[in-house]
Amino acid sequence: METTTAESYMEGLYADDPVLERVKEVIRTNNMPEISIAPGYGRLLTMLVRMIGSKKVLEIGALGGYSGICLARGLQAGGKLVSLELKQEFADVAKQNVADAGLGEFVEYRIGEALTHLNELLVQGERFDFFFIDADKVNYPNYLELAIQLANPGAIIAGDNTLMRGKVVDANQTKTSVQAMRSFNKLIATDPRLESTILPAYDGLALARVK
Ligand SMILES: C[S@@+](CC[C@H](N)C(=O)[O-])C[C@H]1O[C@@H](n2cnc3c(N)ncnc32)[C@H](O)[C@@H]1O
Repeated sequence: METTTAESYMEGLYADDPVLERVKEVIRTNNMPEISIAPGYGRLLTMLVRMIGSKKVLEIGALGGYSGICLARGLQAGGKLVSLELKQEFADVAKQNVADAGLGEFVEYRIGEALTHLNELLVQGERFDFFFIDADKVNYPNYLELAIQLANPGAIIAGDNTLMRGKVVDANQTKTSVQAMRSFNKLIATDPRLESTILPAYDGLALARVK
């Protein structure tokens, strides 16, 4: 028998989401990593994007499109999600899943190193209302700095996996990625350009508002 956790109890209160369940199934059948955002945080992304009236959203790390669907669901009419993904084959799956969810016209994928695209967007003068950081952990501090530079005033920056399954609180963990996440968390908490909080549920979610 599966143990009931606080998270599984909360999940049990919600009806299944057939669109997102299907995304997870497609990810499994394509042998992609099963590391989409937790359902509770997916719902939070949709709510936050909608609550601040986001028209332009930037995602770093698409995988199979699970969080992309959550973000696109909250967009204002005429809004757009730009999603950055390293792997063409993952972006292809995400694109199909987003299209199957009826959201294809609102989402654009850019393939390759996220840092390259972020710097290009900066040069192009693009600005965004909402950011979701969910890619390679070593670059989280770099992604945060570029997100702040690309942000409209009042923009929200969300970052997933801030606990790295407990590694960030374990002093014996010294890998570069863990150290980068500790730096990211510290920046979220102390950068004077931000007001913020970090939620310790699931794998940890940072939420910051650019002043
Ligand atoms: C945790 S998964 C994203 C999950 C997705 N946000 C969701 O919740 O549905 C991380 C993704 O980041 C991508 N990624 C890793 N390094 C990257 C980089 N340097 N630039 C762009 N994407 C990268 C991976 O290929 C992977 O698809």
